[in-house]
Amino acid sequence: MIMNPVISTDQLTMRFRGCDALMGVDLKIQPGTVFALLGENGAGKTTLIRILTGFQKPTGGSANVCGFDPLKQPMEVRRRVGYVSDNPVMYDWMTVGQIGWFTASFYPEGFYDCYREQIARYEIPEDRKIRVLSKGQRAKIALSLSLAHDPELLILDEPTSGLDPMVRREFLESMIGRAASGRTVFLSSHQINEVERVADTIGILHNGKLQTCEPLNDLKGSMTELTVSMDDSLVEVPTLPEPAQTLLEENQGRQRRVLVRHFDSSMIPFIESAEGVVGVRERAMTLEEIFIAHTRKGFSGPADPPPGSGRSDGPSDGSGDHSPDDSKSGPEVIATGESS
Ligand SMILES: Nc1ncnc2c1ncn2[C@@H]1O[C@H](COP(=O)(O)OP(=O)(O)OP(=O)(O)O)[C@@H](O)[C@H]1O
Repeated sequence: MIMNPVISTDQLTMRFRGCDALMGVDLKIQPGTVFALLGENGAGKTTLIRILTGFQKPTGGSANVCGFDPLKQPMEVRRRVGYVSDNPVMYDWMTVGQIGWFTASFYPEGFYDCYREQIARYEIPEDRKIRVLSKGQRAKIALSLSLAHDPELLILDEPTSGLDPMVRREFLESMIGRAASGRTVFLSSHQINEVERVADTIGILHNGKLQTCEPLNDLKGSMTELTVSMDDSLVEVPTLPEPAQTLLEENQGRQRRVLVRHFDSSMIPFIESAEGVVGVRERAMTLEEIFIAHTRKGFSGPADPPPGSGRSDGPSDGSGDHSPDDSKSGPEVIATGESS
């Protein structure tokens, strides 16, 4: 059954003075998924979330959240979405109970009871003032407020920062339960290992461009790291036959680290037959390694551009087009020959 995406964006662009925070982001998130948006500091994650929740007007493109335009119908969106920002602002002078009671007035019946259940689980006294709460307790209050109306879509910007390990684990596991019941969870996070345990779909944002957005298993299953040993550092690794796509090559002395998408072990004899190649080792990549690779200078971008996408700066153009200030340090990077 084909379902309408809970979130879809079309060429979403956000240009601040002197900064392109988002550049043509095309995103589709299906209901019942835990989607994790990964990106370095300043990649554009919070900007994207602010647009999706109607707090920021994009300079280009469009977004649809739960069937509504967040810009034109922000209240419809907020009714269906639970949102916790990376820096939740709350009325400090209220008590834990009062803030729940106050927020409940914006939502249908049942909100306050759900909220109280949640904070009781977190063992936070209702008469405690918000301003005296610890960072983690504030995070728990913000989460409880965002969950109390059982939203269709939960958007969390760095949800686990400030939570202790037990609560983090319990909370993330509860996200899997939400997705299983048909709700959708959108997490923005730096905690790649944590995300890997719960997310079923991964988006990687780099310098405002969506480098990839696909199921975690497909992403991990399609990426291979090859270590090619050569008798001379100038030896060329032969162009691999389709469907393999070389995404990044890095020189490490007489070894070449090659990241390949859709590699097949049957291609190893082909590489080994090239002049100067001494041996080839292949291994699967962790999500963290895949993430780092997607943010490296020289990475040639998503392998499978969407049909009809002819943009040179789009999220899936495969061009490896990086801004001039993209100058991450690292080993020497060699052009892959895959970029158009
Ligand atoms: N109001 C603004 N005016 C100017 N530039 C902005 C504004 N908001 C964000 N930016 C810039 O947009 C870029 C993306 O910022 P954003 O906060 O979306 O990044 P992020 O991925 O959430 O980063 P982090 O992981 O550090 O929170 C940054 O370069 C930031 O400086």
